[in-house]
Amino acid sequence: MSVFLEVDHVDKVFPLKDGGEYIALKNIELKINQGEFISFIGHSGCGKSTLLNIIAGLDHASTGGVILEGRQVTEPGPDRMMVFQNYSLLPWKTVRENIALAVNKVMKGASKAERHEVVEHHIDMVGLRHAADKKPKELSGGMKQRVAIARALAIRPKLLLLDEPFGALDALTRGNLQQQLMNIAQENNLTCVMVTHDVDEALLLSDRIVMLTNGPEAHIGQILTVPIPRPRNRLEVVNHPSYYALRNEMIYFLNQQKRDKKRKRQAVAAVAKNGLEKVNLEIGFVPLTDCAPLIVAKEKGFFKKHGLEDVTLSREPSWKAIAEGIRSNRLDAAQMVAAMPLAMTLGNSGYDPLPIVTAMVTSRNGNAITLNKSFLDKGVRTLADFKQVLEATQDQTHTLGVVYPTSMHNLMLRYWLASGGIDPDQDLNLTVVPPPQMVSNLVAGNIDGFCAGEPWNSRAIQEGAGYVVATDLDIWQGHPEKVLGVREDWTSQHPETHNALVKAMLEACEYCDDRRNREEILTLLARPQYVGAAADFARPGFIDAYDTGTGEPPVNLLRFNQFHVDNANCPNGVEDLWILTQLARWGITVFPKNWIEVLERVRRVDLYGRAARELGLPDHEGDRRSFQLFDGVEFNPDDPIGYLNSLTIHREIRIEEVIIDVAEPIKTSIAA
Ligand SMILES: Nc1ncnc2c1ncn2[C@@H]1O[C@H](COP(=O)(O)OP(=O)(O)OP(=O)(O)O)[C@@H](O)[C@H]1O
Repeated sequence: MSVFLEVDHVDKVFPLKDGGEYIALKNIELKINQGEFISFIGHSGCGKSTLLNIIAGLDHASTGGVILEGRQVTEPGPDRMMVFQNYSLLPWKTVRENIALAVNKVMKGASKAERHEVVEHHIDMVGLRHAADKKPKELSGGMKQRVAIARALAIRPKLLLLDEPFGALDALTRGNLQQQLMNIAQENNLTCVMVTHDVDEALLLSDRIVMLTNGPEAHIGQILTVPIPRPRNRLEVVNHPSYYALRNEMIYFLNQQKRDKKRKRQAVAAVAKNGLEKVNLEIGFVPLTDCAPLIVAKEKGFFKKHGLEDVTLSREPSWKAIAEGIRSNRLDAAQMVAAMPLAMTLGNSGYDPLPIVTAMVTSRNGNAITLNKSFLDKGVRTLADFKQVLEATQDQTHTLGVVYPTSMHNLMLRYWLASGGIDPDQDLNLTVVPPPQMVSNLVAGNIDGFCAGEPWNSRAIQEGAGYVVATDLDIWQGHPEKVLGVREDWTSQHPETHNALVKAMLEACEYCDDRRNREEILTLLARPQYVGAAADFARPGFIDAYDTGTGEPPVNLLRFNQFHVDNANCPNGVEDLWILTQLARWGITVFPKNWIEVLERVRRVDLYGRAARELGLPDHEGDRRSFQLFDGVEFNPDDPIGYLNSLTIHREIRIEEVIIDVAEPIKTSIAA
């Protein structure tokens, strides 16, 4: 599918009367395909209408822009029609005249008869033949909105923009009109972008729902793909298996934004107590089975035991949101994908280096590569089979989802593919999809497979959409998966708090690896504020034997979710050095010439050692051993550059010294 409309890194800044400025939108990036129905949802004042107006050409972006079919939008045009909540009909003209006015203006070259035909066709299209000669004051709200839609459609726009079009209507009229709009959009392959406050309306009408965070600096928090097949019927969509999961996801997002707004209004000052610099912490996590140690630390009282009296766990929609939360100091600490602290410290995705510290690994393994069931029908059971199918279908584009560029899922999937002679950028498309969105994207056919943590692989299997072609135990047994990450300047300002946090997490990890606790932990994960209903899919590998969905008997994978045993929590320099080579291999970061300094700075075994000793746990061990992944290729930590040079499939590798300054001091209060 070709990109029809592109919102390219849009910022919108409004000047204020007092000489200041209000940054309403920040870095909005969105690509829309022809015929797609997109909804914007978010709290009042977050910037939905501003964004729609920029797309319409009624307002301008301060930075970035909008491109429609390859041409930049600079002003309003007949190719984009807007439908507003208040209908904006001329009160002294009839239904027919209101529609004719727009048609006459735009279709100047057409004959009178042609224009008449267009007007009459659209009166019929919205079922208003009986009211064609009535004026707006003689019409109901629903009828007026139908005139507005007919007027917009009559000039054959390429893009229909709708700003809360049904907001003023009663429920019954709204329902009928939604169904009508949906049918018209589908029959005419019309591209629509709609602003709405109504979650059910968004789910009924949309292919994708774009959820905006609160302003200032509102940005896209999450994009939900709605895999409900078309044509849709508004009375039947609720029966689709994903309906309530998606609805819950939207409501959760909106509630989270509401809490965030409240928090921003109150100044959040550090509360020092219990010999700690700060006991009120906001810690970010992404809903996955391996967020268990954080949930356990909170719910089983490990945070409180170590003096952290007021810990809020913030469920984040994506790893991008985690990185932003840490970068902006919104979060004190976070569960991070293992390569994130290194990549943020080196600077990636256009950001300057920001030193991040990790004192402990919170989980190892727990990922799998899931492919669409159709690959199983083609006999794909191994990497070699997958390569064969790719070679036989070179005329098709195959896309696999990864959860974040600096996640182990991306690095391991790339390693696995490249070991089999598949170039992950040239022979395939890799695309970033947040973990909770993987299964709906697989079902919708947007991706052919993905590499992610649980419960998302097992959910794809249990929904009959996919099967596991390899788990990460098949690729690198015992690899670091999630780590505890904080800003380096935060650790310097809160050394005792950080130590308490690491101790609480170490005890929680130990609790998670006592298999007698697993049923209880699953119940905790299933709470809506954590993983939610999706946790019901988490049993395989966590408690039960792992079912790959291939028809083979389930296998016992005792180390699939490893939280503590075998010295799992201690950061390991050789593993992190391998991660640095892979980040450089795929062009995600440079390879730092000063890699020893970078590793010492990020991977703080000294902080791990202090916490472990205080708990009576074994201290860290030396970690200079070389190791191998599944392909038997040796990684020698004494020669990372030689290793990089030996790799056949790679992008351009840059080897540079990276100067890492100390970060700006943290502001401990947030202005109202
Ligand atoms: N001309 C302006 N000058 C200053 N601020 C503005 C201007 N226009 C909009 N804003 C601010 O930009 C933000 C976004 O406004 P916008 O109307 O796009 O929000 P919205 O999400 O559509 O809200 P609602 O759902 O209530 O319609 C708001 O905080 C608003 O106060």
